[in-house]
Amino acid sequence: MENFPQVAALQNMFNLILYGTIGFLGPSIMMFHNLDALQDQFTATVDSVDTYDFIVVGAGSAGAVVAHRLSEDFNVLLLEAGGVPFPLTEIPAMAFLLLNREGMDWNYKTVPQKKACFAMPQQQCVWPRGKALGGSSNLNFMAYARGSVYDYDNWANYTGEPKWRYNSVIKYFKKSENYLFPGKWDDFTSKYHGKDGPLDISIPSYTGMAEPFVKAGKELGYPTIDYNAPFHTGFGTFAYTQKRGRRMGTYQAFLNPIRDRRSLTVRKFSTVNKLMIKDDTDEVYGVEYSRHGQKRYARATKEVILSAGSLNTPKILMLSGIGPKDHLKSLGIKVRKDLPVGKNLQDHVSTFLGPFLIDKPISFNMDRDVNTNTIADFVLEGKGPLTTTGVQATAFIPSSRVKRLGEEKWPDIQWVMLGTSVYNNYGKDSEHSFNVKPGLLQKFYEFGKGTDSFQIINILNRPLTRGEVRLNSSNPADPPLLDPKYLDNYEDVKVMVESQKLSVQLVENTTTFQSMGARLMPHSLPGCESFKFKSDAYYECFVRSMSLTMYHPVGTCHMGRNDSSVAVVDPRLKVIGVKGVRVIDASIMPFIVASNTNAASIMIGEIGSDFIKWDYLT
Ligand SMILES: Cc1cc2nc3c(=O)[nH]c(=O)nc-3n(C[C@H](O)[C@H](O)[C@H](O)COP(=O)(O)OP(=O)(O)OC[C@H]3O[C@@H](n4cnc5c(N)ncnc54)[C@H](O)[C@@H]3O)c2cc1C
Repeated sequence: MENFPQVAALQNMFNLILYGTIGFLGPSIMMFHNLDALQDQFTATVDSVDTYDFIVVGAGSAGAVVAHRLSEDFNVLLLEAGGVPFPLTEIPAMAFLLLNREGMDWNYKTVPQKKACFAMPQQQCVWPRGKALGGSSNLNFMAYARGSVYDYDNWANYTGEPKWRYNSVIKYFKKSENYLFPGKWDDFTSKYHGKDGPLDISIPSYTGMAEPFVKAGKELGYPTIDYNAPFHTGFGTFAYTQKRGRRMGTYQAFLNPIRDRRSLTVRKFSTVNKLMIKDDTDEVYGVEYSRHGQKRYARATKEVILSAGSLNTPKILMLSGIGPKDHLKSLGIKVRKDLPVGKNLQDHVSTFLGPFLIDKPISFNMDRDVNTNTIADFVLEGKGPLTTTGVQATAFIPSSRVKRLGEEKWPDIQWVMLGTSVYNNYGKDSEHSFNVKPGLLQKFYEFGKGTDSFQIINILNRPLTRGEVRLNSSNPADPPLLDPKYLDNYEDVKVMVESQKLSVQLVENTTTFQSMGARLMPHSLPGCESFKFKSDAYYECFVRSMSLTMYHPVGTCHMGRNDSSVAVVDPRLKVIGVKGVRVIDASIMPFIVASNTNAASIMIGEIGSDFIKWDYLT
């Protein structure tokens, strides 16, 4: 259609308003947060007898599920440090711009990394974590992926608990899901996908660069897969936690629909400091928490469930005297139980490799594709490019390391097609979202402006490196010390170098991508100019500089056998040697799943709730 001058003027004005809003994103989030907190402060009531069957700490991906399921049968108090999620989190295309913002994020940074994060000030990588009802499911990129069959069978072998086998956990994945499957709902589909759960899963109406990505994979001999059914290797379009184009986090799926349930009390802006533990029996009987500057206490007649996520659950345990004894003693904390809390930290380190420039206007470009038409599509129909967070398809590829080990059916490399172009402000926005040294990415991405492009996120899915979470001090207000020790194990570096080389081959050696003139932008990342472009040394420099978290820290309260001396919780998620407390969140994973971690965290919420119901109802 011809673009009439009035329409062009209207669009320019509209873009001005849009960028104005984005420019004021930080203050808008804070304003929303402060109003929510103020309203909460004035309407907050505390029951005279503040006693419940269960107290759940943290309303994130797992905690929201636990509160939902337990309040079907018990009286439950849910304590969440944050408030209601900021409304713009519901627009998928905003996800990247909402990273690293106060008022909805814990705004954590790692400690300086010795072998990674070179592009970040003081070599500290930023670690966003959601702080609101729904937790990190408000900030995530909405990709719904369960992982490999071998992930769960491995957990079962490690813990000796058959309930963690894939064939058992599948029931719990399905329990949450309302899978809006695009194709025919046949026997295969119903074997692996649920349709009666509260969480809508669907493929967005706009999939951008997914199709050529999956097609190029086929050219290299990889199958096209439904990666949420059992698979070995392959390429597939991403399914999202999404309802009619909008984000569906665990707040929207598990909490908002039951806000009138009388057996569930939800307290926002309530930050748990520590557990209350009986002196004589070491039994947990409640929590101490802070709400609007006041210290409060709540009691649980049955159990306290910690669902504060992989960084704050270990923090609460350690502040309560449950953790490595020497560390606790060094901070003057009375030791209740010596356990390896905070150890075994694992994360998926990644690189956003690219931009790959293309000669066709087919990838999502903020400057071009956010306009009155696409906003109307989104608002009125839940369709169009605003329904994408940018991550559009994925691939699971074995490295030569796992092939050598005979584990090629349990891939250790994941690729994600990030089908977004370098728009005008992309360098600056990326520096903010990833906490990169000022100017570095603005200089790098300058070369990619004006051309359509995409990136391939390279993810180290089965890292060998292990890090740890420690306390900074005995003051609950202090953030924890987060040390992933990224790329400490050189095997991890080798896999990442191989992954990046393979992903460039996928683009430059397949006719699908060749037909659109796709090529890696021929400019080196600032800081890596001394290495030959596209050499192994260059890719090593790239990953050690732009070592980006895939936002998947797990494992800090990992489960093991009942008699384990290295685990924190037993296979039914009870803290070993302490009565009255369980951990139900991503921190219990003994080994990180070889995929994104949100689906697994929700499933942990489901199975953990069932463990509790078996104990108290049967
Ligand atoms: C930016 C980002 C992008 C991601 N993208 C994806 C993706 O596309 N796909 C995917 O599968 N996974 C993704 N993830 C990861 C996924 O969202 C997490 O693995 C998952 O949400 C973890 O769930 P959780 O319940 O363990 O913790 P969380 O969801 O983080 O929940 C913890 C909750 O506890 C609260 N809390 C913490 N401390 C306290 C305290 N002391 N007192 C009271 N409350 C407390 C927090 O505020 C939070 O609400 C992403 C994560 C982020 C941050």
